Amino acid sequence: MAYETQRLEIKKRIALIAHDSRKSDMIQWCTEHHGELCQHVLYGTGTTAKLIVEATKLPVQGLKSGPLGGDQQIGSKIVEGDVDFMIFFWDPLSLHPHDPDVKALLRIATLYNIPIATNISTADFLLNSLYMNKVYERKLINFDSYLNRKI
Ligand SMILES: O=C(CO)COP(=O)(O)O
Repeated sequence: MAYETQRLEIKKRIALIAHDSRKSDMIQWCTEHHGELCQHVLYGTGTTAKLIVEATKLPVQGLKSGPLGGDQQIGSKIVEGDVDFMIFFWDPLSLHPHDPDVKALLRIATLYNIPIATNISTADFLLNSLYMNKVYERKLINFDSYLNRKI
């Protein structure tokens, strides 16, 4: 596979998403890391964003609610190169009507080499990474070489 790179600036663009049973974890995590998070650009699915804004006053730009297409909107932002990190506290104990969207988001984030935290400890490690406050060259699949592959 051929690769190219995408330059991530110091100010990162972070997507914040949590299923209902994980929203309290997300709010607590955002509260604890308010000082770091406020230095970055924040997006979130509708309900997650609304609850974070209410609880922390962090400027989270809310998209549609997950089951109404919010996961797909985050996926679209990833494809457009507008998301650098994803914190997605998904619920491993419940079924969701939009499970195909959840899978699609996790798939597209993996494909685009997006660092993904699905639990508090990984989110802590990401936020404390040396790369967080530096410019970072992220490897990306070279899509021209993909389009020109032999079929
Ligand atoms: O369902 C979600 C992620 O799959 C989250 O959506 P909300 O933030 O709107 O609850």
